[in-house]
Formats: sequence, structure tokens, C-alpha cells
Amino acid sequence: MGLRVENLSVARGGVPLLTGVGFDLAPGKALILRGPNGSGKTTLLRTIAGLQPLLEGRVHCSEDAIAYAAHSDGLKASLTVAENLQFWAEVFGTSDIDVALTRFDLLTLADRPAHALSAGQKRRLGLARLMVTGRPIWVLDEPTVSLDQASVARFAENVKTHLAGGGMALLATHIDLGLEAPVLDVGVFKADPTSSIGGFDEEFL
Ligand SMILES: Nc1ncnc2c1ncn2[C@@H]1O[C@H](COP(=O)(O)OP(=O)(O)OP(=O)(O)O)[C@@H](O)[C@H]1O
Repeated sequence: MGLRVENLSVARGGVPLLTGVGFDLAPGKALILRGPNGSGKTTLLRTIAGLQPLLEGRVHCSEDAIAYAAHSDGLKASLTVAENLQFWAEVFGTSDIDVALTRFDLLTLADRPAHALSAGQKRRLGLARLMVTGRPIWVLDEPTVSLDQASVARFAENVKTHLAGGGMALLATHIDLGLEAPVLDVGVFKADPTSSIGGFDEEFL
């Protein structure tokens, strides 16, 4: 099963940002979100990933299908690279961390604590986490921040491999990853910021 987003409206900080967002993402496919800073890409991704409530519309996908990589890497600072991945493998009920270590060029850093990694190395570890989730839909918010050119290329290859295996990727990115993927400009869905957000629960934000 893929991902279907239907007539979705999202808000942040009590302000409606996007309305009527709709798209389908089939197995093996990627979709790239574009739009200026502050247009609502992160908010849309967070809503699709279930991290904040939607205003209206529907997100259809299998239960527990989405793995979300946010701006922050969500690492456990005192655990090593391998222990971080092992932790996530246990959380997600998977076991193999070696493929993720290899594909994100982390083998030589496996025993280093996360707090002692560079920004780009932390980002690689944060992205490697996606692989150990075993989840088919990768929702990625500016995944290449801090990555050097070689790491960007490696990441793009990893996304392609994920797609080739029937996975999906929804990405907000300002750079060209060389993916054969349609681009969705979120500006098309800009909401009236003065419109009502009804009973929207701000406590989630
Ligand atoms: N925690 C928050 N509380 C209130 N408003 C917020 C919060 N986070 C973001 N916003 C606002 O929501 C709007 C949309 O932000 P969002 O991060 O979704 O945009 P974006 O398209 O991802 O931007 P960028 O390209 O800069 O990452 C912006 O005006 C932003 O200032």
C-alpha cells in the first residue's frame, strides 16, 4: 500500500498554512516538496507523519508505515553510533544494523559516541536510522543539511535503493538529488492565514 493524502489542511502556531493538499505516492516512487522558507513544508511533513493534528482531510497509509527524519537527528548522545542504531532496531523490531552502517559509511565510526561526531556524521547516523526502522515510507525534512558532496551522493543512492525495493520517499529539499521524482510546489496550497482553525488543539504544537 502507498500513501494517499487527501484534501489536507495544516496549521502551525495557530496559523493556517496550507489547504487542500492532495497527492498519491505509490510503492517505488518519490515526491519532492518545494516552496520558500516558511511556506509550510515541515508542517506538512510533521502532520503526515502524525506528529501534529491535521485541520481537515485524510492521510491514508498502512499502520506504522512511516519513518520520519526531522531537522534534528534525535540521537542518544552518550551511546555509540552502533548502539544508537541497535537502540532503534530494537524499538522498531528489526535487527540488522550492518547494512545501515555500511550504506551510510559509518563502519569506522561504529564505536564513537554520538556526542563526538561532526555535524555531517551526526546527520549520516540520523539518516541511517531510517534503514533500521524497516518502514516503507521515508518522510524526510531537508535530509542533506550538513552533508558533504560525497555524502549527498551516497544518500541519494540509498534513497534510490529504497525505492527500487518498493519503498517510498516524500522529501522536502532545496537541492537536486538526481531522483526521477515529480515536484510538488506547496505554494499552490497556501491557506488564508486569517481563516479560522476551528477546534484545532494547540496543545499538540
Ligand atoms: N513551533 C512553532 N510555533 C509557531 N510557529 C511556527 C513554529 N514552527 C514554525 N512556525 C511557523 O510556521 C510557518 C511554517 O513553517 P515551516 O517550518 O513548516 O516552513 P518550511 O516551508 O518548512 O520552511 P523552511 O524552508 O524554512 O524549512 C513559518 O511561518 C514558521 O515561522
